[in-house]
Amino acid sequence: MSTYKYATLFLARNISVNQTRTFFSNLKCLDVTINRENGVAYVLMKHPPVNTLNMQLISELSLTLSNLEKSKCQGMILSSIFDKVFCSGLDLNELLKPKPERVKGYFSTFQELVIQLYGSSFPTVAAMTGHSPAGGCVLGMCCEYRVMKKNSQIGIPGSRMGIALPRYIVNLMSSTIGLRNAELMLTKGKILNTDEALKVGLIDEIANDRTDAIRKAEDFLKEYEMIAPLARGITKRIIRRSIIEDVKMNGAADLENFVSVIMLPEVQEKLDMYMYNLKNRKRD
Ligand SMILES: CCCCC/C=C\C/C=C\C/C=C/C(=O)SCCNC(=O)CCNC(=O)[C@H](O)C(C)(C)COP(=O)(O)OP(=O)(O)OC[C@H]1O[C@@H](n2cnc3c(N)ncnc32)[C@H](O)[C@@H]1OP(=O)(O)O
Repeated sequence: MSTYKYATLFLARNISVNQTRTFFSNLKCLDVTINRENGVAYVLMKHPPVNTLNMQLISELSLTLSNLEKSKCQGMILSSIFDKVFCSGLDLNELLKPKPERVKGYFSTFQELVIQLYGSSFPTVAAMTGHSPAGGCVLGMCCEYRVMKKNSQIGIPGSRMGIALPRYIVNLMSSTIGLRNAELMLTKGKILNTDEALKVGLIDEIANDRTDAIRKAEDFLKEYEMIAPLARGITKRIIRRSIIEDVKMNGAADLENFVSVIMLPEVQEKLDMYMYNLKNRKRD
């Protein structure tokens, strides 16, 4: 990120650049900085144009989470440097006309990232600076708290594409918004606007802009400053154990099933059409 962008991000929140340190300098798709005073890590996705989760971004997120665990960070804000998009989800090019082994490897890496983020010991907040479709929504749901910029959209359109969702995604959605709402939302492949997402509990707060989103994320983390990290972490793991155990038990079979659905000619046809429409739609 340019010095100018750092300055606007941090000065807007009264944090000087000197109070932060760059955690990794060799990442291509992420900026990771830690506030020295409170130990909060800012993990900003910066994979242009819309933070599509290609292998590189997924791998860098995974590496960063491992390192943050080791560094005993006090909390993490996952966000994006882009004002319109938090994360556009998985790379559709990986789903189109894929080789089975390649797509299996890709989804398996994503599944591991999901479990790593969901099971992290430190508190996590998603400061969603804009749209968060599918994989973007999943990243958000893995965090403990979600702030989303107004006028954004969030949801998982799998059903509309003829794709049965992996179990862990259904479970994540159910644990976030409850079984009834998850059933209605996922079976219809519904995409929600910010107000609808707040109403159903898919997000916790609405922000005016990215600075406000980061500030609200920081406020959430501040509430943990007086809570013992070990007790907090253990409690979180207990609450999250059943989904993690379920992936350990059923993740491999789930993946096989998912890949065979993705390979179906009728699903490929829909994905092809979806990609065509995405590339040729009128931009707002
Ligand atoms: C549709 C399949 C859903 C399947 C869900 C099924 C199973 C669940 C299993 C796992 C969970 C996750 C799955 C996924 O994440 S699949 C990916 C789903 N993501 C999307 O459908 C998002 C599509 N993108 C958008 O809606 C828009 O791009 C945006 C994010 C709202 C941003 O709009 P904006 O106008 O700002 O940008 P552009 O649309 O012009 O995009 C710029 C550029 O990027 C390309 N692009 C966008 N998203 C993706 C993507 N996910 N994969 C690959 N490429 C993407 C877009 O085509 C443009 O390219 P161009 O060459 O035209 O510049």
